[in-house]
Amino acid sequence: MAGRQLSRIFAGASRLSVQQSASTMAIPRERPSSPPPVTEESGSDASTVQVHRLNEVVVPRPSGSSTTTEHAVVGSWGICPARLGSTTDAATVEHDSLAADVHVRPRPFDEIPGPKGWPFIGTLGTYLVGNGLSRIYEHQIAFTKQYGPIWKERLGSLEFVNLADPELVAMMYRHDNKYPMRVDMKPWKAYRMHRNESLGVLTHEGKQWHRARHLLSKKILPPKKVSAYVGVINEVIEDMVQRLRYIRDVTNQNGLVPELTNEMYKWSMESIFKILFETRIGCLEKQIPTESQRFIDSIHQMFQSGQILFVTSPEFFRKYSLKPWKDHEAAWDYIFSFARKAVDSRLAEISAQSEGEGELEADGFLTYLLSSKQLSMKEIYSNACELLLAGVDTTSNTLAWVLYELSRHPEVEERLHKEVCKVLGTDKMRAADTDDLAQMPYLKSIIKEILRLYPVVPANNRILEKDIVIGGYHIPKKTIIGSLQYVIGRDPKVFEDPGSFKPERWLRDEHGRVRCSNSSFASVPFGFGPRMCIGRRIAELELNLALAKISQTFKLKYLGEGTVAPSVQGLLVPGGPVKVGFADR
Ligand code: HEM
Repeated sequence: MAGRQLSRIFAGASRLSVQQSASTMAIPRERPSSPPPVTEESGSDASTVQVHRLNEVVVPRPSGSSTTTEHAVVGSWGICPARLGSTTDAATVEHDSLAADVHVRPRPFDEIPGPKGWPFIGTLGTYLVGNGLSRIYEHQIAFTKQYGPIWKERLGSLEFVNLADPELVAMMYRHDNKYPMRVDMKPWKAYRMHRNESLGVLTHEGKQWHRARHLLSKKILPPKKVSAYVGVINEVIEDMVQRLRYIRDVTNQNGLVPELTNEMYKWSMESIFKILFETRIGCLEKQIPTESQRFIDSIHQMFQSGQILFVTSPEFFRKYSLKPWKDHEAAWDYIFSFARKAVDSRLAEISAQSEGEGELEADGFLTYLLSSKQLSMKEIYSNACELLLAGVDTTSNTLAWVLYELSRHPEVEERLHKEVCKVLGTDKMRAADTDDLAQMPYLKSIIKEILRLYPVVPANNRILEKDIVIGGYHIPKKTIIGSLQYVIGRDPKVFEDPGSFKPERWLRDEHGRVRCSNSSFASVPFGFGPRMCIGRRIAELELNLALAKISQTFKLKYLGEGTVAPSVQGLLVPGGPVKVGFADR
């Protein structure tokens, strides 16, 4: 599966565990169910929370790890609340309820508890034993139970402070830099440097990141802009459904579609390619074109070879021309050449159209980038590649998990089907649009529930430019702070009956509130703030439309034996075959 290392991309190191949530963290007030909405202009979340009284923002210490101090001051560490923007209810409630005991000093960084790990490699050694990194969350469960909701570890050459409580995660995001930073993606950067290619929105930092982000997000983040892709997305979904039928019929085994996660991969690749490059690449055809297959293989190879390079030194492997580097470089070469070809051919079309040979379709993403003339061609190639890489495994694995859980929960499937039929009627060929989706709260709650149980990016991270106090501990600037999404999503103190698939927990009550958790940061699968997932709206639209179509078309049946455990392959993916039967409705 391509995407082996996406949690390094997004998450640095995915620290998965079921945490012991500090009871002192729980804020027994109602909050909005999700973080503040994305603003159309900036395309970023209003992640921005005003802290009312400097030096009065206090953070309770984790329970069980303290014998003395209960709170620590945030403002006194020089975080400037003024730049954090507008107030949200959630934030006001939180800070007001925590404001107390502002004179207590935070405990030093060294006192943050955590596993000692092995000499030189730290906890990497622990994770490499047995099931290895793929079951990292089991270790994380143990560590969080042992050390509480904030703990630190050394992973190879990197030191992480891990947060396993929604309110601590909120602290991290709310004190984000103006230009937020995640942990560095060394091999990707090394390739660009040696091939004299540009960085993109995933890899850039600072003002350059902001410039690219601003431009790209205008076209793929505001809901109105995103709804323009409905037609394209539905076209690809229709082909995906046809392909599932074809494979099912050829296989002729109780409706089984073998290698379902791989089929989902082909769907999301085709979909994102069409959205971004305005071109179809044939991933859903009966026979995939050789070039497209090679492109898919190169993405696999790039992630796979990148694994060792991420935790060591790409320069060392490059210097001695070792296999991981050679594979990595060759994979990137093909990815870039494939993307470059797609961009260049679209550019040629645009030139032809603007010279009167046709009408210019200015609506497409690539056309917008090319005609904006704000990025160099190299920047366009690299951004196109990065969006593509980030946009394939994420949606494909999420939809695979959706099919898995739906096939195991016929009552959920039926309720969904009723909702879809109510909105779309009985004409199975009628494709949903954004207005239809707005009337399908249950459908959306299924996606939310899947991302709570199986956050495809199981941990995110930030590197702050200023010292901060979180959980009562002083955390120096430049520390890598990890937020453990998976852990929080499975915590019984945060979600009732957290191991069960219950989409209805996300439905709003008559007051428009979601009551399944007392924190708006309990589930933030797309990250948060100005650097949150730029593809979030696209991903949600793809997933919602795909789910509506699948519900119209198929009745699912689970054909597997037992459950499928998650596996961390960079991203959180199904750890075994997802065996689902597809019967026509
Ligand atoms: C279920 C689907 C997806 C999930 C759960 C997801 C999750 C995430 C997360 C957690 C981050 C890090 C955000 C942060 O640091 O706060 C991220 C970043 C990013 N995602 Fe997604 N993602 C998904 C789909 C997509 C899609 C479809 C695209 C492309 C259209 C995409 C493109 C990106 C890019 C380019 C970034 C880096 C943004 C930046 O650094 O400014 N993602 N994603």
